[in-house]
Amino acid sequence: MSYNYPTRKLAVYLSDDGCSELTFYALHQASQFAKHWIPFCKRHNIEPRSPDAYFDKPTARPSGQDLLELCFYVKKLYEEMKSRIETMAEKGSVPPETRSQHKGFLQWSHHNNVTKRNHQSIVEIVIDGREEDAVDEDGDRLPTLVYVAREKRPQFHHNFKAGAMNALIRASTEMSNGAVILNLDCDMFSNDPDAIRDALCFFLDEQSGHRIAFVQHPQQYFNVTKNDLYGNSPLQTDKVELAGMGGYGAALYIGTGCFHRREALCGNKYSSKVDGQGSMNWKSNDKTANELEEASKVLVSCSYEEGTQWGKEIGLVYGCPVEDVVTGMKIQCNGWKSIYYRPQKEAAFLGVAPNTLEISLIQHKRWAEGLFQIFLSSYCPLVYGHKRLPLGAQLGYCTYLLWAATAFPTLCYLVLAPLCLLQGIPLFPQVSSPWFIPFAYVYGARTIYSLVEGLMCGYTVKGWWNLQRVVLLRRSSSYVFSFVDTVAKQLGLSKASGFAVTAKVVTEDVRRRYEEEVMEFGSSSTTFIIVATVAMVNLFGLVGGIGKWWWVDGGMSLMGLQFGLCSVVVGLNLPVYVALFFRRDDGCLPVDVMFKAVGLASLAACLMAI
Ligand SMILES: O=c1ccn([C@@H]2O[C@H](COP(=O)(O)OP(=O)(O)O[C@H]3O[C@H](CO)[C@@H](O)[C@H](O)[C@H]3O)[C@@H](O)[C@H]2O)c(=O)[nH]1
Ligand SMILES: [Mn+2]
Repeated sequence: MSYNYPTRKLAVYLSDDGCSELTFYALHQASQFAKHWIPFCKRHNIEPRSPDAYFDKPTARPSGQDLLELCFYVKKLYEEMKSRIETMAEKGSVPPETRSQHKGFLQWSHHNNVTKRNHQSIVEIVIDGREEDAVDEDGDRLPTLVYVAREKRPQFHHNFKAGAMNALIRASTEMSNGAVILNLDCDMFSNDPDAIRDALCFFLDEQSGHRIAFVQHPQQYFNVTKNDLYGNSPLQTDKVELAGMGGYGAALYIGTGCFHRREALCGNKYSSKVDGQGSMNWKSNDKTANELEEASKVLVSCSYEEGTQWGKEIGLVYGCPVEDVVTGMKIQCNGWKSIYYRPQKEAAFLGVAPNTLEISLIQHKRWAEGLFQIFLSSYCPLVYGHKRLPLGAQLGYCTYLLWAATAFPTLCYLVLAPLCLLQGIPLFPQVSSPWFIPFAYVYGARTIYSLVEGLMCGYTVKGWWNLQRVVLLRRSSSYVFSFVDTVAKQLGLSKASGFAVTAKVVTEDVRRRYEEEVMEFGSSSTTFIIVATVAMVNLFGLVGGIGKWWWVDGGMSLMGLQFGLCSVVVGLNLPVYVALFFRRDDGCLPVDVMFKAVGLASLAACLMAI
């Protein structure tokens, strides 16, 4: 709401898929606080414009006595608001005297019987920017602010985030119909008040602006630690790969931090005849707030989409857990171009990165599954994108869509190599053979290239090493599940899996370990049993292999590459061994995982011996 942008041309829509009156309460509170916060920010160039992020910054103290006092005053207001919201959340419901503050609370009254999965459409204009009294402390106009909870009924599929986005697109078309839509996830904040203006430069460019469908910023996080233990922020992906895709005019749409041209998002094909700038006008609306709310409620109802092209040709595409990537590609195949924009100055948007291994692996399972699903569907870039996307962009898409397919080759290296080492079966040429050279070259060159690239992009050596580990863990667990689930679904053996929401709240203990970069396990899930078993197989392979071959003439040379490979895997897995055998905190691997892993690894070794 406090962007450096004319507020009369700004409308903010909040989608609440949880349909909670507590969220509505928080939004209503925020709309009151905005009257103090927006003028404070704009007058004194306060950044970032998220009050929470700003007051959290230890350096966030403006200079000058007057300003300092004002800052403390605003901070006090903010903290009071925060504590009111927290108290309300603890209570679990909004008391009658508070409900009378806004007519919107009536939506949650008893006779409506609102539950998370079963409720009517709710659209409440919290601030109507056209109203005389919608002004801040300074008397400047406030942007429009709207709460939307689309209708949910058990008999209708809600299509997760894509469904929520499409409902928002329709509601906003009715109300403000802005030509450009910025879409942000609930776990993000805006870090640069000029981001809107910057993005508009692309859309309004006289030469090529008319062809731009969206401007995508990279996903950046405010809670990434120095060595990025879970590889959440892969700098070379952001700085090299995604930028490369952008070079083809085919930047990936990654769901958040993205400015869309409404027209392109609504399924229109690019046509050079249409003057792209003409549609950049704000909708002037003579309907009353009440009329707008009622009209929008119909648009966000369950049955509205029946028999329409929504989710197919219009809006975000349904049926895929990575609705974003497939939607972006579809838009590009409609003739539009997209921009990947990673400003040098600072991240425009910051989000919350997963801070436990499990959350991160679940997120990757969803991604790899959704991406692989696209590859196997009619949207496969090599088919759907044929003649519509440059070949480089098609292949670029495939490197992501095929994440899941890397699972089995990786598992072969991770399991077969150490087991064969233990049995004395050489898999690669021996060190003294000339055939050793190509193998060693590919491995060595790839490793050095990736390290140098990582360092050039700003990784620490440890950060790069951590990324190698996480990639290994993802490929040997998340991606295996993704692969199996996707194939099972294609064969009709299982139902479509949905959108597993990324957990956002963790305990204080877990947060501390995350900040100290200590790997968090703490559960006996199948994922961790696989992770621990793979680690144990490699430990057995390495120790057993050395025990067996050290003494034999030429043994080490015969198995040279396997030894090398096994040592690297053992090295990467050090945190897993520590969590298995040495740690006693809540984040360690539980004893039953240890027994299962040791048991399974021994079993594999015995089977191999037979
Ligand atoms: O039924 C749902 C499920 C999710 N969401 C929203 O979707 C967003 C992303 O969900 P989150 O759980 O934070 O998932 P992430 O793994 O962080 O999401 C990444 O990956 C998704 C695709 O898998 C993209 O849509 C996201 O933009 C991208 O940040 C959040 O704002 C949610 O509120 C809904 O509105 N309704
Ligand atoms: Mn998220």
